[in-house]
Amino acid sequence: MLSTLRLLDFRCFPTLDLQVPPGGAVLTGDNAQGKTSILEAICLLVRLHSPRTHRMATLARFGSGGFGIAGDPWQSERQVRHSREGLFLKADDEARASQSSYLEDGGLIVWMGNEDLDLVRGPGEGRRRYLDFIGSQLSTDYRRSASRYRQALRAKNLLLKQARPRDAELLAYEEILVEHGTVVMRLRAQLVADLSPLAATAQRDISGKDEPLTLHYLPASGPDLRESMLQARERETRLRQAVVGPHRDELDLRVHGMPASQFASEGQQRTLALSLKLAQGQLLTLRRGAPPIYLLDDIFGELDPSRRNALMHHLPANAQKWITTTHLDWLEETPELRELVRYRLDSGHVKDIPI
Ligand SMILES: Nc1ncnc2c1ncn2[C@@H]1O[C@H](COP(=O)(O)OP(=O)(O)OP(=O)(O)O)[C@@H](O)[C@H]1O
Repeated sequence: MLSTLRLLDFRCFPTLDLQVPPGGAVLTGDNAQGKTSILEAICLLVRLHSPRTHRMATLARFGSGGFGIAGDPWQSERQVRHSREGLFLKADDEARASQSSYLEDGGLIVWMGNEDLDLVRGPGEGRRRYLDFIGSQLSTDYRRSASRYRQALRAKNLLLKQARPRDAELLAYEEILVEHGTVVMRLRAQLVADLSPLAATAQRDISGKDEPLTLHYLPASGPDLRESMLQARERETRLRQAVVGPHRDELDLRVHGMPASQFASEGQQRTLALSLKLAQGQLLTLRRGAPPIYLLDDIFGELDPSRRNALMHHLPANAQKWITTTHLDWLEETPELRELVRYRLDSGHVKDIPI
């Protein structure tokens, strides 16, 4: 958890200095006042990841040359600075040379937002990102192999775009893809097996019905990735892109044995999206023995009271929660959150609201 957060030239904030109690805070205000940007800054500080962009440069306040975020997640003083010279990372007064070394002892995050519905309805890429975000928080091997796989895939796809890709070069990249893709496949299979019962329990509790949810990992290759690549060589050359491997894996979601994207009702799909994120939080807590920080972006106002209460019941009481909302009326009906500190945001300025 975090007790202080400081921003410099981050999104709409020239500067910001927030003190937050262990329970967390509710951030309220009209649209476009900077609420989500604060959650985004926390996600970057803890995991070097923004759910909204892959390009760090877009996070710097317009007209500034870079941004800074500082805070103390889990009592470790951390700093993330980005400028034209690149990314500068520090933990406990020590510079960290790489993202990997910064993340090694980094904290844990669950991000929940309205866009989570895309996990159920959207393309497979969102479900792969969901698995990667959890896997990368739990395992250095996952993080390293997913990153090396991505780099080698980009290089192989560039080669395949050429008129006559050289076999030796293709084979060299495929060696890397096989080595790291096999690690990612093994860890994803384990991850899905661990998440499945947790998500099923959350689905049952939030819906209040017997709504059996199952998660299955569907790899986009046979068990032997090298063999699958060999078999796909002619097709890949024709299509000029890599078509087998973890970048095409699927996470199959079923309710009552039927594909959720096609057969589940909108309400069931919304519950399922919540269940996936709650399962993530539970798994992180189980594996690390301490709960993650929950960043809840504008979801409470949209939930009916029974789903809201079921969601609250599932969030660990001792976890820090950062909640954004445009209106506070629902808060009075949610006893667990009534005591949280409240801040009102107005064009990048923050005011305390008495409870
Ligand atoms: N790099 C940037 N520099 C300056 N301002 C930015 C930058 N990126 C985004 N903004 C602006 O920051 C403001 C706050 O955005 P943010 O998404 O945090 O608002 P919000 O309060 O969460 O809104 P909503 O309730 O609509 O989700 C917006 O006006 C946005 O246009």
